[in-house]
Amino acid sequence: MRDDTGTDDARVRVRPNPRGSRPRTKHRPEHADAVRAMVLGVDRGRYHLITDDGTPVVAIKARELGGGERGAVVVGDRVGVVGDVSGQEDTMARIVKVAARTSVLRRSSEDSDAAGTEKVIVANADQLLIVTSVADPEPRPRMVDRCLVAAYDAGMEPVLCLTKADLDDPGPFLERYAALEVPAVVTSVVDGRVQGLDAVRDRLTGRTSVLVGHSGVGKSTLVNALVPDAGRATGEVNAVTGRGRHTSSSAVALALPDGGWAIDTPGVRSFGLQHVGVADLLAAFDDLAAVAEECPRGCTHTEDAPDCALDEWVTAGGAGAAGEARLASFRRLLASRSTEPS
Ligand SMILES: Nc1nc2c(ncn2[C@@H]2O[C@H](COP(=O)(O)OP(=O)(O)OP(=O)(O)O)[C@@H](O)[C@H]2O)c(=O)[nH]1
Ligand SMILES: [Zn+2]
Repeated sequence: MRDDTGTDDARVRVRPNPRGSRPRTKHRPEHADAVRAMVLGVDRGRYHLITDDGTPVVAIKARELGGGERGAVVVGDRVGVVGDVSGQEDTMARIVKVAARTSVLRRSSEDSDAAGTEKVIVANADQLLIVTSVADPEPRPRMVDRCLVAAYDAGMEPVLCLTKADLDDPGPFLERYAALEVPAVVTSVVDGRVQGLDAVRDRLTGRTSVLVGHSGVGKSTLVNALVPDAGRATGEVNAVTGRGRHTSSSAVALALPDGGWAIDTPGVRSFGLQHVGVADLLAAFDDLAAVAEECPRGCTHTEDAPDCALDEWVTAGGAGAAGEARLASFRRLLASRSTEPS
């Protein structure tokens, strides 16, 4: 169609439309027909989804979503897909929308990536299950502290899962987290069967939980006990990726039998915490945050911070008998942001 110049005079010329002056929506489908789905796994540009009616679909990301971290679509994301959403073999749908996230779990980049960059690994999870063995390998308190900070920063509730309680008493390690009131579940393996599973299931059912843990702590054992066909589910992703499960660092969401999701994170060894500010962590502790309003401007709330209101509050007994331990634990978490993960 020719542009209407409003005149028949052939000498009047229409200048080309300057770039971007057109209303883009006019030329872009509204995607009102997009099907809602959740991202279960991501592998080399292929997104493994499950639609709200339960159909597994493979999709690519529409270019309009943009690239880089800003346009990233991650496990747990709620998305809108168009195109072939039949789920048939060799079909490919297209992700055109990503819903606002309720939580964002980040980690430090891999060694091969640019140092210091943060990546979102999981969206919309509400719980972080920090799996640690009581022994073999020994628990790593600093790593656990860093996981706690990552959870609080992400807006997720942390839960400690102490495995291998058949090897040693989990009590002393759990004592370290008592003042923070971190919920804990304890498991063991006796005669080849995982004990303590019911408490873990109670914690996870109906929620979306990310499981993190160092190699050898028994995370796979736990996942396999919780999700009987987990091996098959992760195997399917493997069949697509051709990569071994243990060398892959991508997260995979597994449906729990009684509802909810367990998101396994093979290869996630550390969380980058450089982006976590004092206020971010403080926000997770209502009582401390309220008291800290009285702190001098710019207070770091560390032990050596002059006139930190948190000290006064504890000394005055405002936090009760456990107040001192709670403040000390909070400060330990604050400090863990800047120590090397180990
Ligand atoms: N004694 C004891 N051994 C356990 C328990 N849970 C797991 N194990 C053993 O610990 C070893 C490591 O378990 P995995 O489940 O493979 O550990 P993982 O955390 O998945 O480690 P990677 O597979 O390396 O990521 C295996 O030999 C398990 O049989 C437990 O509760 N008690
Ligand atoms: Zn302070």
